[in-house]
Amino acid sequence: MDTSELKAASARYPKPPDLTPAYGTAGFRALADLLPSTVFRCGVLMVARSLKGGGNTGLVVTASHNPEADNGVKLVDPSGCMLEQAWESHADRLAAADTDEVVCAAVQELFRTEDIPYGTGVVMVAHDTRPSAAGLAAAAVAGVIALGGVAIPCGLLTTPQLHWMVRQANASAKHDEGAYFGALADGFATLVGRSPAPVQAVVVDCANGVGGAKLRALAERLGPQRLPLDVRNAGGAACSGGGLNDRCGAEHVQKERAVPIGCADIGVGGRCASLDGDADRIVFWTLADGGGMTLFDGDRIAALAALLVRDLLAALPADEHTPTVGVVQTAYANGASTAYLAGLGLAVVCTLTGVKHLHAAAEAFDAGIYFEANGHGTVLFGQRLVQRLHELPDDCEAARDLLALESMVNQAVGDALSGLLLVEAVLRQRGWGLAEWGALYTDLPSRQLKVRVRDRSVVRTTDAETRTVAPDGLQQAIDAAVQAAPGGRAFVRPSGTEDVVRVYAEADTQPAADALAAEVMRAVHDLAGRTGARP
Ligand SMILES: CC(=O)N[C@H]1[C@@H](OP(=O)(O)O)O[C@H](CO)[C@@H](O)[C@@H]1O
Ligand SMILES: [Mg+2]
Repeated sequence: MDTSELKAASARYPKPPDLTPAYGTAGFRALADLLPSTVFRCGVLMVARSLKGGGNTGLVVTASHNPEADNGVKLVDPSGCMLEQAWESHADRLAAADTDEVVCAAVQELFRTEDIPYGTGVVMVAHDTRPSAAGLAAAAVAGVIALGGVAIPCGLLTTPQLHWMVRQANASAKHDEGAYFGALADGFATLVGRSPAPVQAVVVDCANGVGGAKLRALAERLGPQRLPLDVRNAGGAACSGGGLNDRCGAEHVQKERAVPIGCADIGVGGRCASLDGDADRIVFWTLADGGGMTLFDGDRIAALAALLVRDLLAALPADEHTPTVGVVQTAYANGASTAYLAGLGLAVVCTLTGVKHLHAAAEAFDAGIYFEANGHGTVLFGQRLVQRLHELPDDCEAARDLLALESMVNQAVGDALSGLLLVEAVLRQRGWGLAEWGALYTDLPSRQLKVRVRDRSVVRTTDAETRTVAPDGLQQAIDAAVQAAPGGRAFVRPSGTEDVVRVYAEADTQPAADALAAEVMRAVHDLAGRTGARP
């Protein structure tokens, strides 16, 4: 393999000497200024992945919910899903190479160990709205070209749009943006076909990110009669003064339980939703009587999806194979949601944090519903079920609705825009408002906190991240704190997207959940390498 071109191109994207990037929960993330070498090398990697997988791959420059000064890269496999986990170590090795020679050696080693055929790989490259995004996307394209690949510049897209486009392209299906909006809008139109028109617009806070412009385009496609949307924090000149993810967006609303900026005029009971910075997450919220916010998180979206799928499958004509339905969550799922879903008679599975884990677990079912509590998720339909639905007669309404759902709900990855339509379709079909949705179950009071430590990797976990095995004494301290809290549950894990250790606590009352989270946070601070004053 002649690597002279690669070496010369790599020299134009030198790695900062102290940087050792790590592929985290959803790809690489760091301060944008540090990232050109990482993104260039990801471009190289995705050519190799394209050659290995025999189809287009994808690369989107985004740091999702992180602050505007950060950036990152998410990588898309030929299936349209996230990069196969076995390749994360290849990504790490390439990103960490200290010299251009080591970059070339790592690429040669990759081709050898993975037995990759030579040829022209194709990588679809997109980016979000960060000021650093276009420059980093150019670095990715340079990486693709350096390995003799073809880069298809896709411009400004949400992360799920790019995943969808890669999946469609490799199925030789229409994969332009118009086809994407058409799939979502047409699926929604079918699902709400006979349901009465909405009485209330949905206010959508778009985190001042890429979701703003894309949601406006979707809203136009849907038409205000079908779904009136009031798009806020859409970024650009008309935004409310905040930057990307700054006091707005799904992460802010879910973690801080605080009303986003630009939404101060919302009255009690208004139906609101918030997207995150790359529009792969959505949570709903409303203002409660007497102040405070009521959050409708990913767990609640999963509950609506589960009801819809369960009822539609039950309405299909009997078949010798009864379709399996499962719901996949993480340890962050509220305990009350897990109990509710199990009570519906559905299989409920708990995986590690990160959509790559949930997606893989959901694929084990004919209909697999997965949502992280933060609102990242989708509903997957297995091939066998989809084929059967196509074979059923046209007048089978349940089959028609399930196929509409399969088209509307992104099959490649969690997607805030399809999540919005999913919730609205189920509420509309059932004639429900937020009150009925909220009444499905009562959340256990919970609290999430972050602790900064010197090196978050000293915290190691087991049992789907619900227990720690290091540092010494931490789990015992958590156990003691949990025992003292009525109805207590708590766990900690190092974040894979931010330089923090995350703390989660649940208890019978909000003060008890807050106290438990604070107690566990102090234990992390004391035992996992303190920085700063004791919290
Ligand atoms: C508690 C939490 O919300 N964690 C998020 C967050 O990962 P961390 O590894 O916890 O930073 O970002 C991921 C990517 O968006 C998302 O998949 C995950 O659920
Ligand atoms: Mg995101």
